[in-house]
Amino acid sequence: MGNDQQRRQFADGLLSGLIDTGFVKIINHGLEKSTLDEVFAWSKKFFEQPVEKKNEVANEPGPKPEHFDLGPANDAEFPNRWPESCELEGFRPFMEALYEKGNNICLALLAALESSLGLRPGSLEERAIPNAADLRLTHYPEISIKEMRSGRTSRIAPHSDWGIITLLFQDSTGGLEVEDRTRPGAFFPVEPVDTTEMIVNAGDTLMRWTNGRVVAGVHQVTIPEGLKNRSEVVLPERYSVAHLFKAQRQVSIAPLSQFITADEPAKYPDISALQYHKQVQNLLFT
Ligand SMILES: O=C(O)CCC(=O)C(=O)O
Ligand SMILES: [Fe+2]
Repeated sequence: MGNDQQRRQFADGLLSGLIDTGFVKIINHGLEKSTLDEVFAWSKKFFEQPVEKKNEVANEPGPKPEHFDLGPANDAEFPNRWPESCELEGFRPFMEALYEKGNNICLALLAALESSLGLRPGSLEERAIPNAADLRLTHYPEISIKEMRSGRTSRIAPHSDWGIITLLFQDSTGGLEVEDRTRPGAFFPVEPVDTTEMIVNAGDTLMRWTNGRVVAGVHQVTIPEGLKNRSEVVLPERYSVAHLFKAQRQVSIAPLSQFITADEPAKYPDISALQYHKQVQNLLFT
């Protein structure tokens, strides 16, 4: 990871990117192109299975996005579920290895954030491991532009992620957009220049820990830029891979003492990561 000066530059660039826009793109992240090609190939293979097979482990298919989520391998509370079909032999070891690689990248990014935020080394990491991430494969089935415009179905409505940071890889379809902080409510596209590009975004937990110094990046998935002026087109299917890196369930996501001052008292309550996840889930599903 370079010499001290390069590490400092990287850490400062990461923090200022997250503060300015909520997002950064990283190209030399350590995941090989072949690994990324392979995860997209596995995802396609997984979602192309017949509905009954997918239903064993994924949520309902339809025009809405379908997910496959992978948590920690040794999680007794929410154990991972694996497809049984022989065509997917090799899926599990590949995904488990990718999960570990995603965690390692996130830990390196947390170390950089500890340094640029002036926090004690390890102080973010110890709040995140073990039980810290969901590796999520998402398939957005093809959908007519009319259906998208009707508002009955969206790909993903504007939201911020709940965890600390998210690593995101997208295929070449397009449609990912990030809120423009200079014009609230307006979004700009994050064009898929190269599928090996890694997008890092700040989540709600990082925003709360830093008492709002880093603001979570609001994003959505909608009609790809090049198709926006068409009226009859069918949007092609889309795949993405997200590594949602979260705090341990019992850890508090209250602002850390370093970010609380007389001028800036704590803006967020002292609740655990799990309580927070339940709260947002209730808001979304009730
Ligand atoms: O599919 C994408 O590009 C974004 C997915 C996403 O935002 C999420 O799963 O939270
Ligand atoms: Fe997201």
